[in-house]
Amino acid sequence: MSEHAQPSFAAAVAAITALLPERLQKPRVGIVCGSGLGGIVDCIRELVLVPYNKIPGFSESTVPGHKSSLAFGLMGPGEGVPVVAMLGRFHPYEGHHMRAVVYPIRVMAKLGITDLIVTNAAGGLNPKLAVGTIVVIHDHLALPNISGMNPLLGPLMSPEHQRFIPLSDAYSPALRRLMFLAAHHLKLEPSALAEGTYAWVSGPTYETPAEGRFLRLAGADVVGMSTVPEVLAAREAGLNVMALSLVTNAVVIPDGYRSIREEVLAELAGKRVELPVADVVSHDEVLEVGKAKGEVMMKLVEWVVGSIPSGV
Ligand SMILES: O=P(O)(O)O[C@@H]1C[C@H](O)[C@@H](CO)O1
Ligand code: HPA
Repeated sequence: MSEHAQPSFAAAVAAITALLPERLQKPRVGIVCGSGLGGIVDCIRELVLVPYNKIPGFSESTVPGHKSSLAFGLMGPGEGVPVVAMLGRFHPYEGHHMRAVVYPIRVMAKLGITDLIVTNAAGGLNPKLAVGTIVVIHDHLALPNISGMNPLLGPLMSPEHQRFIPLSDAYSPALRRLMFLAAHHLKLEPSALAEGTYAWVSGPTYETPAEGRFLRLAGADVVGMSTVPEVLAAREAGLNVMALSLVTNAVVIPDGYRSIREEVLAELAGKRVELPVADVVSHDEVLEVGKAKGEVMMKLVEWVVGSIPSGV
């Protein structure tokens, strides 16, 4: 999608609904699956996959761990709630224009979803968050937004859309509450589910130790390369939003940084020193943790979807 192209939402909606049985055509809840977290399809009944290349205006995800399909079906107990899950998202670092990044959210809103659950893999900045912890995001810190790369820059979507969007309660307290009830219901250890602030960075480089410390000092608990654009587009469309991070690696090491100076001086003095060494993160590690711990996230999402009263 080019910078100024305004895709036709009607064409996208028509292409999608033509591929779905009637009972799946009006999903109530949208889900965005983060890196390695596409296993959510296992919780969807009567599954129908709609590949992105069949939907006008959709791009293709180029990141390992992101498939390029929308998954439609039913989730939760009883008759089930009609859902649509994005198996693969678009990140600006792949070269997608910001409009392409948020386009699927706007299409899901046009399909009629009222609630959006966004998931991601993220690096831990808060040393209390062990790898594998799931963090319910209650706020975000978006340096790109503050410095002129806000995903909502540009002409208003339509005269009905709000120009100035408050973000003080962007992450629905009602949905966050449901998530902690889900953890209780599923008998998770209290430490398995935390809450915190997500820092959005553009990537694709991971943070330097100094950047990690900076974001931590600024108040962030986790850091990642997605989610915020989707949340903004969802709030613009009036959706209730919840976002979850799976901590896949530690960014900030608690004891500071490895000092070569101290090491050399100690060595010359005939002493042995064991200084902390920063974790060298890789996308493979991110996917591995997603695979190992993603199932808990899926179960939580499934419980919440089944428990959202219409119009929370
Ligand atoms: O799509 P998400 O935010 O889950 O993916 C994270 C951020 C980068 O895309 C990638 C880095 O490993 O994982
Ligand atoms: N930094 C940014 N994004 C990430 C990380 C990280 O350490 N881990 C997973 N996504």
